[in-house]
Amino acid sequence: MIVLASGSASRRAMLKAAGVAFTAIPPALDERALEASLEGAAPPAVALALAEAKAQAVAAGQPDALVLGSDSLVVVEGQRFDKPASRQAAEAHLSHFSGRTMELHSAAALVRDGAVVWRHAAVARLQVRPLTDAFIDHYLDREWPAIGGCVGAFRIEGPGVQLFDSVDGDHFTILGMPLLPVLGALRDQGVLPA
Ligand SMILES: Nc1nc2c(ncn2[C@H]2C[C@H](O)[C@@H](COP(=O)(O)OP(=O)(O)OP(=O)(O)O)O2)c(=O)[nH]1
Repeated sequence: MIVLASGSASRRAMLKAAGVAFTAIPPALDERALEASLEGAAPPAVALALAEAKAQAVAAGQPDALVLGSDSLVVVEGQRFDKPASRQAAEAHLSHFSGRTMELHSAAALVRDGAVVWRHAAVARLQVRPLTDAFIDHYLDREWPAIGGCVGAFRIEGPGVQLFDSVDGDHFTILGMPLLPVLGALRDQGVLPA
């Protein structure tokens, strides 16, 4: 049985749409504390460590399952941004992103019997166009609080796409999980038909 160690609606939706049968169990994990312990690590390493920690946290209670953890983080000119905690935070993030290149790192890891059996990190680069205060205000009138659960303060499958001049990278990586490599790993693990 596959367990998705996540409370993310986006990750659940991706797996469901892909026809993967799974159970979702949100991880009880202090992500901020783990991130703090990784201060100075490169973004892919941070995302991988969080993905593994989420999977391990849930796997402890699911001895016979294959557990999938995932994590996404945004970096703009070396500065990391978590999900916006308020509309004001989202406004500040978007003002900062304006005219800059955003890196969105998404990682995933599989844990079986307490051991990490697979891990993968991917990055997408999104060119944020110059954003006026008026645009940001109008955008948040529509997208807050929905984007409160989204790192980068946008939903690419929704009006968030209006933030960008160009996007370079896999759509699923941006949605929050490198789905294609995950599906390959599930086939290799024998839990999806090859
Ligand atoms: N619908 C949607 N969600 C996005 C997009 N970009 C990022 N996200 C979401 C996916 C994840 O739920 C969230 C990334 O935050 P985290 O990696 O901390 O995951 P989260 O705390 O949501 O769930 P989890 O830690 O897996 O229980 O941002 C997007 O373009 N569309």
